[in-house]
Amino acid sequence: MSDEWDVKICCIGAGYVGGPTMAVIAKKCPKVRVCVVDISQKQIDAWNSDKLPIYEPGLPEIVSDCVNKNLFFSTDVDGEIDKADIIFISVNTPTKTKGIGAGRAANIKNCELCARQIAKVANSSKIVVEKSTVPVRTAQAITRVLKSNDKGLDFQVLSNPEFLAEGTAISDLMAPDRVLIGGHQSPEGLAAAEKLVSVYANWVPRERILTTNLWSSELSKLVANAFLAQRVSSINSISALCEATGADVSEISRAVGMDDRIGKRFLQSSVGFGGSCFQKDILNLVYLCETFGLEECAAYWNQVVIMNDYQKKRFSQKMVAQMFNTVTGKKIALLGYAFKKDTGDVRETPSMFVLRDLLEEGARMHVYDPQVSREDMWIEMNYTCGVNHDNTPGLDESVITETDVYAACDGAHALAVLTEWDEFKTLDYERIFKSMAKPAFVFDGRNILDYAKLRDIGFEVHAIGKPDPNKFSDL
Ligand SMILES: NC(=O)C1=CN([C@@H]2O[C@H](COP(=O)(O)OP(=O)(O)OC[C@H]3O[C@@H](n4cnc5c(N)ncnc54)[C@H](O)[C@@H]3O)[C@@H](O)[C@H]2O)C=CC1
Ligand SMILES: O=C(O)[C@H]1O[C@H](OP(=O)(O)OP(=O)(O)OC[C@H]2O[C@@H](n3ccc(=O)[nH]c3=O)[C@H](O)[C@@H]2O)[C@H](O)[C@@H](O)[C@@H]1O
Repeated sequence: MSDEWDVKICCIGAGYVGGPTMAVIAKKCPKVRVCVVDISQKQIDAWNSDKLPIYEPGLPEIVSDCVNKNLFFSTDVDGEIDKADIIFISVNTPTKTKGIGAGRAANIKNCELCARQIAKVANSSKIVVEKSTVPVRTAQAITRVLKSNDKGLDFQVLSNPEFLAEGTAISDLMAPDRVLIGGHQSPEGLAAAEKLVSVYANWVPRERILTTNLWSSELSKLVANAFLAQRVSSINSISALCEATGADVSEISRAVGMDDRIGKRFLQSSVGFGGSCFQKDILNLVYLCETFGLEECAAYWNQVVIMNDYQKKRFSQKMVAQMFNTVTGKKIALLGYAFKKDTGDVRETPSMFVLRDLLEEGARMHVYDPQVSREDMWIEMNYTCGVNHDNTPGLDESVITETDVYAACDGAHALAVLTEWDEFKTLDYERIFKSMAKPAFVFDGRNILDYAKLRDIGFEVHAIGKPDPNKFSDL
């Protein structure tokens, strides 16, 4: 049976990266057998059901096309490791919460555990691919763990970081800007890299498949995320200056971005960036710089995170200030809880920080998001903010999660748009205005609404980096 396959792939980690990445490999390479394994039975059961564990446009169609043909999801980690020619490690690498480097260094314990498991259960030589985002030189540790097997097996370690963005994962994977593969520059290392190249070459043009040394590949991933996040923090710093001067941040993004050297993408000012990776990866970079005694470099990149924290805080403080310096007892509707549209992921979502701040001010919060469950909201709030609704009296009742956006806004003093879901652009704002307490405030943390129309209806509107007509009469 196994002879019918050109290559057998095992991916350890069935999360936001492992699932979609392997689904697309399976779809594009019918002669490759792909099995995604995980220690979480719940996660694997969900992949094998009609309700996938993650929301990602286009993903269900691909999974249902391939599952149980050349795509499999299993908890048989050992058995699938042993069967595979190529093993991807796609496990989570969160920021350390304790010990040396706590709050900055990435924890690669899951990657090391995978390497130990591979060394223990493999009975033939394998190519082991780091798909997880890791500190530069992690492949050295992985190689040492693998090579310490006493079975005389050869393991070639490659770095193949993933650049997909959530919400657009499928189109990113189908047509990537580039695929990056780093390997040892030995004949065996180059041959292993070529084997992985030949998998991607089933659908990615050769000129977009970049091969480098291992350390360049590992570090490029951190640098790519740091550069992207830096652009968001840069434009967000300018949004504060816009609000003080009457300039409009969208006009600035357009004017600046039309310079080809700068480029127009990632200049959308917002309540701040979220997601599981930007902050984690920059802090990882900061920690690496510090480790090598490069204090100035560390401080430079750390400022991107400081600016992001400032932007989130600035938003909630502005809400309170505009609402007569108190929100105590007031109902406030938060529209959107995911860290961006088209995902249900809430890790490090800016919405959570605004929710936390307004709860501290005594507001009654009503949260609406089309893809986020109440359970996920509390899990992330507990993990990241240390706020636990189970042991904080009154907290559970202070946050209502709504399934109807109009109910969320009914009787509210303010609504705040915190995720740029398309449906928020076309709500019946006349109806919402009528149902709200007056004056009715709108705070747009994503700059997606039609302010002229909202002001005509009667709303008081505040947005990021947008001039306030009550403050500037010369607009
Ligand atoms: N989420 C994203 O959009 C992107 C994430 N990345 C990187 O990819 C890596 C994975 O991220 P996500 O997929 O978001 O994480 P995730 O948390 O969604 O999934 C990781 C999975 O690995 C499993 N796992 C952990 N240790 C394991 C072990 N020893 N054996 C078997 N399974 C194990 C967990 O149960 C979990 O299901 C991280 O390093 C992240 O930085 C890179 C690009 C994009
Ligand atoms: O390593 C990762 O995890 C991934 O991180 C990001 O992808 P992702 O976090 O899924 O989403 P982005 O589209 O980058 O958005 C990140 C955050 O920045 C915010 N953002 C983005 C762009 C922008 O102009 N303004 C802005 O505020 C988004 O709303 C979101 O909160 C990168 O874009 C991916 O290339 C990378 O693979």
